[in-house]
Amino acid sequence: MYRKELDIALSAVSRAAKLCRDVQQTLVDAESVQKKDRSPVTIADFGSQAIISMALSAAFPEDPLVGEEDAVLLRKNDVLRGKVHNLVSNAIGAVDEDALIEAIDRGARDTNFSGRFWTVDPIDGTKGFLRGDQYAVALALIEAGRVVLGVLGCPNFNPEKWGANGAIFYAVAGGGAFAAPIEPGTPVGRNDLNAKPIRVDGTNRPEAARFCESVESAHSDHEVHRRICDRLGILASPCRIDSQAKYAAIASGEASIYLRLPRSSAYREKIWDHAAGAAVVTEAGGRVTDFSGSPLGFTEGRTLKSHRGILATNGRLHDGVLSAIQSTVAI
Ligand SMILES: Nc1ncnc2c1ncn2[C@@H]1O[C@H](COP(=O)(O)O)[C@@H](O)[C@H]1OP(=O)(O)O
Ligand SMILES: [Mg+2]
Ligand SMILES: [Mg+2]
Ligand SMILES: [Mg+2]
Repeated sequence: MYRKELDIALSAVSRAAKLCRDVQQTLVDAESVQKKDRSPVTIADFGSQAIISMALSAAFPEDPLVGEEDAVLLRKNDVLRGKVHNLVSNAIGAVDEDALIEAIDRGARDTNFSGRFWTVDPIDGTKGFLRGDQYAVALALIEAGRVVLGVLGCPNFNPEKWGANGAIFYAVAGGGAFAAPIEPGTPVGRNDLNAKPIRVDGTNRPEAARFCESVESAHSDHEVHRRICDRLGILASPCRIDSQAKYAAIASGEASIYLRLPRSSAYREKIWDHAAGAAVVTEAGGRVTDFSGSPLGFTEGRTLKSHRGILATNGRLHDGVLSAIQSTVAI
């Protein structure tokens, strides 16, 4: 099932991850521009979305794409547009500038969220990317509100077993979760011999659990997380990781609990920030719900409107963490 989809997704994410890595290595100071919501975006975010969008529209022309970025800033800024055009042309060969803009904007349209569509976060954790830390290229395929395929490219995710260039994590619903080291210059493939099944850890004692959260204290409420961890008796200090690399950490047994309570009750999580990661964790034997214990549903639009707080665990710890959450915060 989903063989062609997985092949295309893996090769597109590999190429996009390479582009991001090249930009991160040459980025001089914080070379970014601000979007309307005052969050940063770089040429690599645009380049990555363009590569993934073009690969998907060539292979699956009927499939809608819901992406984080749009081309509004690029249409207005000739210098920025020129840089992105150069970057993408160097990465995948000459592309027409209008086609490039159109490819990026394809992700900005609304669609029928109850049908089949892809969702992409071309750089998840842009702040981590700019700091030289973790980030992820995240792509997921959703059908009838359910994530059926998720791919997470994590170029800086370097626990020893994945080597120095990070890893791509992927899952197809019902087919288990896998990770393959990123070899520069070789896109990861479905039959990659280096791909290994991954599995969550088996801890059922919260006091032994490793807990992870965002680096950015503006993105989630570290203080409330600390109270939940205290209630659970978690001894280790939090492991702070940018982006959906946190889901990769849970799925591969590097951590056992990921908590994410937004600071503002008005904030709604974006679908591209969770779809791929949730699929990888679920297929690795873990569980992902909101703070009420409901599984994430992806039919509601560009955000997870009815979900507040995100909890990903190794599964065994899930109900205990939910009770601790519910005794600590009013959802
Ligand atoms: N105010 C906010 N609250 C929660 N998450 C946010 C906020 N602003 C941006 N994000 C998104 O949070 C995610 C990063 O979270 P983390 O802190 O866990 O790395 C990213 O998806 C980031 O978007 P982006 O994809 O633009 O980086
Ligand atoms: Mg994101
Ligand atoms: Mg992003
Ligand atoms: Mg962003």
